[in-house]
Amino acid sequence: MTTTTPKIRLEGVTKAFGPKQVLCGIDLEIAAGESLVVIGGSGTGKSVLLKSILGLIRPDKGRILIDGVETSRLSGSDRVALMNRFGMLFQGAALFDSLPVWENVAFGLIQGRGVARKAAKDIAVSKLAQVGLGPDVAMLFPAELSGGMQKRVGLARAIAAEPEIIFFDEPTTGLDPIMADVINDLIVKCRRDLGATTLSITHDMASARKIADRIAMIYEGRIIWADRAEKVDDPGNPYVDQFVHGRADGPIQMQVRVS
Ligand SMILES: Nc1ncnc2c1ncn2[C@@H]1O[C@H](COP(=O)(O)OP(=O)(O)OP(=O)(O)O)[C@@H](O)[C@H]1O
Repeated sequence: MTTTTPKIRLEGVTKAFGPKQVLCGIDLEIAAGESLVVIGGSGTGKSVLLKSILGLIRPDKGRILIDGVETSRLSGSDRVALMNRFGMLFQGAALFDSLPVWENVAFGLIQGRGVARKAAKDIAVSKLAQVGLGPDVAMLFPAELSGGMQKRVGLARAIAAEPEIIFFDEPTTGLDPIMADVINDLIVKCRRDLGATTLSITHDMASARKIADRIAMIYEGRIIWADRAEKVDDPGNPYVDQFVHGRADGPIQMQVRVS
């Protein structure tokens, strides 16, 4: 029997902030080339999970393995080398306002990899083309772009260094449904072109259905369900069923404080 090492594997990852236990033992595997989407309600720990894998948060317990190598305690140049293998599309695109679009896309190439500015600009323009933005956009500043265009620029930046692993943090938040679908299509296309492994977090079910091979749901600090994306509409789990269909009634009780 052959066993394949998962690209990303989390074993019993826990994280608390003071008395608040956010992650209570996360076990998760993402195969090489797979697109996994983690869904879950607000404040359930999706961002903390993502930041833990990125090394921005140090888990209290557990292991995070990339290609079978434990990474959660890396620091210094080892951490930087690991980060260079990642691409990231942040919620809200997180562009530098003072830099033109091309320099935003090329930032990691110039600063992180020492690519010469001229070569980096050429790469940036070609990555912008991949996300449907012409060379004229390269010289604009982020403030001159619509939210959808900013997301495209963020996506171009995420793929600029052709990373093996890409993280998408709420990639469609704040976009109208049509632009959200355009971004979803681009995510699928870019991932296929690169053959990258991707982990996305979202509460947008349309996005999850479109970009996921597999969907996992986080609830009360644990992965309570994970299966192929097409199973999500008939998950056989009342928590997932309630979340996916957006029902107020069900086992998930929202804490609504009225003051
Ligand atoms: N640095 C921190 N210090 C203290 N508490 C934190 C910190 N980061 C996150 N938390 C807490 O951890 C919990 C989970 O937060 P997280 O941002 O991961 O939720 P989320 O599932 O991504 O939510 P949303 O979908 O609303 O973005 C929240 O209660 C939050 O207040």
